[in-house]
Order: sequence, then C-alpha cells, then structure tokens
Amino acid sequence: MLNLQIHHTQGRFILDVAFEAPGTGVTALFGPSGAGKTSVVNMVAGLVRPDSGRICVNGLCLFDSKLGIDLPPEKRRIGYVFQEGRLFPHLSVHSNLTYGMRRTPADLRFVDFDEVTSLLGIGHLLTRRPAGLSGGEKQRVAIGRALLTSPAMLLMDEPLASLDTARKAEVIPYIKKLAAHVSIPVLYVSHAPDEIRALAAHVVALENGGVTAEGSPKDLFSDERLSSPWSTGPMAVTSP
Ligand SMILES: Nc1ncnc2c1ncn2[C@@H]1O[C@H](COP(=O)(O)OP(=O)(O)OP(=O)(O)O)[C@@H](O)[C@H]1O
Repeated sequence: MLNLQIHHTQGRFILDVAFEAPGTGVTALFGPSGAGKTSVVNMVAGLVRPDSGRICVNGLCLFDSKLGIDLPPEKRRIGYVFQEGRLFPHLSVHSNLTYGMRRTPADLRFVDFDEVTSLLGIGHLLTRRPAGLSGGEKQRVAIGRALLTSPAMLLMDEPLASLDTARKAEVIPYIKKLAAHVSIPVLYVSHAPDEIRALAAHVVALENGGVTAEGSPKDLFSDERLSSPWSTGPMAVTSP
C-alpha cells in the first residue's frame, strides 16, 4: 500500500494531496499541466521536502513530519523513469543497466538481470550505446535500469511523452508485463487517458494541487466531473 498525505506551498501554488494506492500494480496520477503531478512524484522520490505530511510505501516510511522521518533519496529505494530516458550516453546498454544494480547491496537485490532484459525485450541491445537506439528502445532500457536497482517503488513521470503513437504502442505492453511481474507499486504520471486505460488499475486525478477524483480508469473516465475542463483537445476524456 502507498499512503500519501502531503501539504506543501511552493510560491503561490498550494499542494494538498492525500490518497492511498495499492501496494502493487500501476497507479496513475492524472491531471492537466500544473496540477501538481511532478511535485508529488518529486516528494515521493525525496527531491523536494513537503512542508508537512507522511509518505509510506508498503510499510516503509519515507517521510513523516510528525515523527521527524525524512529519508534521503538514496535511502528511499525508488526507481525513477523520466520523460526522456536520461541514459548515460558514453556507456553501453549493458553498463547503463548494471549501473544502479551494482550500487544496490546484494542482500536487497530481488530483480534478476536476465529476467528484466527478457521482460523488456532488450537482450539483443546490450552492446549498443544509447545513440544507436530508437526512442522506444531507450525508454525500455531506462525502465530496465530503474528496475534493476531493486526498488521498493517505481516512479514513472510521463515516460512515453516524447514518443510517437507507434513507439508508445510498442512500449506499453512491456510496462504492463513488468507491472504484473514485480510486486512493487508503480506510480505513473500521465495526462493521456488511453495510456492510463491500458496500464493503470487505479487512478488519482489531480487539479490545482488537490485530488478531485479517485478510482478505476473505467469509473473515472466515464465520470462527468472529469469531462471538464478536459473535454476538448488532446486531453479529452472519452468513455471506454
Ligand atoms: N520550485 C517551485 N517554486 C514555485 N512554484 C513551483 C515550483 N515547482 C513547481 N511549482 C509550481 O507548482 C505547480 C505544479 O507544478 P507541477 O510540475 O507539479 O505540475 P504538473 O501537474 O506535473 O504539470 P506538467 O504536467 O506540466 O508537468 C505549477 O504551478 C508550478 O509552476
């Protein structure tokens, strides 16, 4: 279970978010630009410290302002996948993948290298450098690198946003497969309902720094509360 309760003021923006999400599978953070999605993800990762609140993942408390707990990012065991893969350009795919793995103590490793490369279909790319990969392949390697740190949780901040429709369709089944395979929660930021429908079991809708709705993709995307102001353009919420 992911338990999150955050209060934070940044400039004129007030973030006041609380939700619970399943301890496995994909939970989507959904909302328009500026809703606070990346802020929430950065606070889970420990990159931004909330003014107050509590963030716990499957019993491990990452942050609790009342108890004075604030684990540094490297102690949180969080795998983070960004919009653009951010692979190390001078390292081979193999070295990119083993980078985080080698920094994880052997007794905390629960993810197997061969299993991950097979799950993500990247076994044939190991000797290549990132410059020789397609956008979809880069993102699959970035996901593999994050997963090979054996994280307690995976954060994915719009990991498909830089890909065209065909590449997105190529990567989605891999994310789906790995989320079903590993027993950790995946917090997945997106403003694409189709992506969320394909991947998520649970959706938390954010707007203006607060939670406006929560539930299954089916429930949420047929919910009239979400039909505005996103009823037109690329963010359109359509019935399943
Ligand atoms: N360091 C900061 N100081 C002041 N305001 C900030 C800071 N960081 C973020 N904000 C503001 O917080 C709000 C939420 O930003 P955030 O990036 O979390 O939104 P988002 O939902 O992830 O948006 P997007 O989908 O565009 O990435 C925005 O209004 C942003 O300008």
